[in-house]
Amino acid sequence: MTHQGTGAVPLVRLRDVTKTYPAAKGRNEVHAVVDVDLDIAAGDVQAIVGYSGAGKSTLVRLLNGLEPATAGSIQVGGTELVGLRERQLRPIRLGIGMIFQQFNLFESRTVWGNLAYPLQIAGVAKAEQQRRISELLHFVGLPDKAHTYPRNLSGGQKQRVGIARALTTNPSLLLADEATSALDPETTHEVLRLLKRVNEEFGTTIVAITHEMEVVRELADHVAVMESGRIVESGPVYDVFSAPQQPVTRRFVGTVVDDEPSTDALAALRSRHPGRFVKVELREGGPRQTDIFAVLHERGIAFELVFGGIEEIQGATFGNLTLSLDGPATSVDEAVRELAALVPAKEL
Ligand SMILES: Nc1ncnc2c1ncn2[C@@H]1O[C@H](COP(=O)(O)OP(=O)(O)OP(=O)(O)O)[C@@H](O)[C@H]1O
Repeated sequence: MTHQGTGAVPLVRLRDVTKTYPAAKGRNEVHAVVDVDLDIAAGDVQAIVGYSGAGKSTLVRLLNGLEPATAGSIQVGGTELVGLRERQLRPIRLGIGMIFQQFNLFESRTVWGNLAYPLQIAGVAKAEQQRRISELLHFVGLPDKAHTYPRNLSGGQKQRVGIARALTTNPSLLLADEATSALDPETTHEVLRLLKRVNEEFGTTIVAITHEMEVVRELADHVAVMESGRIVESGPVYDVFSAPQQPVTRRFVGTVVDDEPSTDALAALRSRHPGRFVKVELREGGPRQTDIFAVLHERGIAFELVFGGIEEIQGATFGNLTLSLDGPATSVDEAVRELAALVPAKEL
């Protein structure tokens, strides 16, 4: 199964990628990444979600050549990484930026020193270093922090420095490994906005590893869900959020989008609402709320929204609405049938 991004030539192309760690004493070998196929188009933001141990970080280390794959093909910008020696990987890594959950800044260097480091390694002339660092500090909104040490910065400011440092060498690919997981929601939002600007203004392709669906919703174009080393589901964020297929995907999506009330929630709702409960699904381009309400109105059925609502993702809307319907039994029966002919609908 190939997980296709948008656009013709993918910047990242993974085929049958497998990483197996050899057995430690008294233990089995670990299948950290298993048969992964994934295409990521240039300019795309690809999220990779999964619970702890799913293989996300291993996949990132394979992508920047920090670890060799056991089998398969990993192409970045048309270059095959599998089989390359360390010396051959080095110039490729210059085109790949990386940001981390714990920021990984040099504590003994100022902000300026942190940004200068990759430029020094790359042998960039002093004047060009200064121009680039100043430009990036302005871009991330920290021009006045050049001479500050990391210990005197907030978490959000540290990650801004991390992002600026990752951008110094103009990477075409930015890998973000749980980049906002150590931040509070407000700061997370600011850092995600900054990453979105990086993507939009520089055209940088971003691969964001996360276990937070809020990050996927705010930042990503495409999402791949990993479980036990495999990609079990992937696609455009709207498609995956509006119609999750796998149980693990439904659990992740359920953390940010209401689908239908749980058994307990349903019991509580029934104790407060005497009507019959119907769940209807609305999708972009399909019948709208007004069409649903018109059916109920025509049959003289009183209704109330008791669970769920309308979501907007990537500029498109969808909704999972649970309605309580009050009216004569035959009218409600007919209305439910008519609704089910219009949209996915079921009585709960
Ligand atoms: N260097 C290693 N040696 C042996 N096993 C490893 C190594 N690195 C990772 N693993 C194992 O590979 C599997 C995948 O780990 P990985 O860190 O990629 O998952 P993850 O989805 O990133 O989870 P987390 O968010 O907790 O880091 C786990 O079972 C882990 O214990």
